[in-house]
This record gives sequence, C-alpha cells and structure tokens, in this order.
Amino acid sequence: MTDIAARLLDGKALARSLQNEYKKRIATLEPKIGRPPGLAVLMVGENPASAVYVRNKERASSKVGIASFGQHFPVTVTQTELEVAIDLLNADDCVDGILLQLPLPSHLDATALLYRIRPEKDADGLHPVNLGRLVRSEPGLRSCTPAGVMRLLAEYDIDPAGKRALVVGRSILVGKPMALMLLEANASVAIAHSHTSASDLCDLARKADILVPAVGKAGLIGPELVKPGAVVVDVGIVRVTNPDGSHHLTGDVDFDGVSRVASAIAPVPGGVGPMTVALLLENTITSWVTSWERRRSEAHAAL
Ligand SMILES: Nc1nc(=O)c2c([nH]1)NC[C@@H]1CN(c3ccc(C(=O)N[C@@H](CCC(=O)O)C(=O)O)cc3)C=[N+]21
Ligand SMILES: [Mg+2]
Repeated sequence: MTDIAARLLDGKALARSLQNEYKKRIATLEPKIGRPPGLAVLMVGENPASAVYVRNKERASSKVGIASFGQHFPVTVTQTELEVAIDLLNADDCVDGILLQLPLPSHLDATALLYRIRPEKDADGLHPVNLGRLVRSEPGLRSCTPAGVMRLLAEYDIDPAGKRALVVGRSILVGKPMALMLLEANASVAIAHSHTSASDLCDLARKADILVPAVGKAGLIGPELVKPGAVVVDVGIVRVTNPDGSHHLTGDVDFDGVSRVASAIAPVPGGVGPMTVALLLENTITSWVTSWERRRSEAHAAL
C-alpha cells in the first residue's frame, strides 16, 4: 500500500488569519460605534478542561479587541443567581455576546438558562430562535463549532454538495447543527449516535465522503472506518492524562492511521478547536454591528 499523506486542514492557521481580519474590522468600526464589542463567558465550577477553553476564548478576545465580561461561579451557584447574571448581561448595552459554558452541574437547568439569553446576544447559537433559524436556513447566530467546520471546508475548497456526509454524534451543541449545516450545503447527510450499532456505524462511515466524528472517544475512528479519499473532520475532544500527570488533547480519530487513507484531515489539537473560538468572536462582532445598526435605524425613525 502506498502512503498518501492527507492534506492537513489547518484550523489553527485559518483561525489566526480570521482573527487578524476581526481585529482590523473592530479597529475600523469602533470609532463609529463608540465602544468595543463585548463578550461574556459564564463558567460554573472547576472543570479543568472548561477552564482551558474559557481562557482561550478570553485570550483571543483581548487579541482582537473584544472586551471580556466573563464571570466564574462556584459549583454551588443557584439557578436564580445565574438567571440574575444573565438578566443583567441581557440588559447591558456593552455586552453583545453571552456564552454559558456547558455542561453545567446537574442541579442547574441548563435549558432554562439558555432560553433566557436574548437571541440577539446568543453567541453560541443555542437559543431556540437561532436553532429555528438554522432549521429554516435563515441567517442568524449559529453554533460556533459546526460553523467553524463549514468555514474550514470552504477554505480548502471542499464543497459538500452531492457528497455523502456522516456526522457521528447528535448533541445540540455540535452534532445536530452540524448535520443541518451540511444539509444546507446540499450534502446527503446521515447521523450516527449512541444507538447506532457498530456494524451500521462501520457501513455508514465507509460510505462517507465527509466524516465528522463528534463523540469524545479516542480512537473511535480508525483507518478501517474511512473511505479512501474521504475528508475527515475530527470534532472529538478527549483530555488524556499522561503517566507523569500532565495532560494532552486528542480527538476521536486515529490521526496517523486515518491520514494514510483520507484525502484531507482536521487534527486535534489545531483543527476545529481554534475555529470554534474564531466563530465565537465572529458571532460577537456580528451582534455588535447588528445592534448598532438597529439602534441607528430606530434613532432615524424617531426623527
Ligand atoms: N456553551 C458552550 N459552547 C462551546 O463552544 C463549548 C462549551 N459550551 N463547552 C465546552 C466545549 C469545548 N469547546 C472548545 C473550544 C475551543 C477549543 C480549543 O481552542 N482547542 C484548541 C486547543 C486547546 C488547548 O489549549 O489545549 C485546539 O483544539 O487546538 C476546544 C474546545 C467549546 N465548547
Ligand atoms: Mg450521542
């Protein structure tokens, strides 16, 4: 067998160049709007993986000129306290994006909190209004990870139209919106999930031209599950503890094995993760511009 190295879908590099564009855009518009865009990331408890993502988001925000209104709550925080925090951010004219880091401890009702975020500030695209817009193929704020995957495919001129796509996983954060976005891009989409049998997963995966695992199970996708020439976008995130107690990040895909079979592959780390952060910034900037335009046209109407 000849080893054909797959093209690397370099999310890290693309995210870096997107961030440079965001930075310029903000620098141009800030004098007109009179304030920077604002993003509030709400985190509950001490999940170390979550802490890494929150830090990445805040670092990226400050790099492009987005003001952070992050709040970190103890694991004992009550539903009411979070509702109050969300209400204040909803009403704060300096805050354009609100992200509630998931998962939450089980004593909290995450759905009720997500529904409480004003759809105009829903930087994560998880409010039912924004999910409904996605189902209808209307513009709106969209879930950052799947939107980042679509942007990454576009950057490498990979057009899903007419291709068979398989999404593995059906979470509201990734799997479902991912399937809808691939459908919108005219792929023939299948979804495998925890009730899909191993043999069905194998059949579906081996037929897929575009394979998007989003499960969080290291080694789930080996080369035997990949159609030669397929595009593989790894959305799984697994935090592995090394023998010395340190940690490293890996995805659902056996990268070395699969990169000999696939035509293109997005790695973990360095693929979808940085794109998720980039699209979060982009959603925040979109909300910032939209709310400014709305206020301007209201002011005009009042004259
Ligand atoms: N409401 C909500 N929205 C989310 O978007 C959300 C969430 N909750 N909960 C947790 C997951 C996870 N997530 C990541 C974001 C960035 C990286 C990321 O930047 N990864 C880098 C490097 C990570 C590192 O520094 O090691 C990479 O893959 O190269 C990873 C994971 C967003 N999530
Ligand atoms: Mg599932």
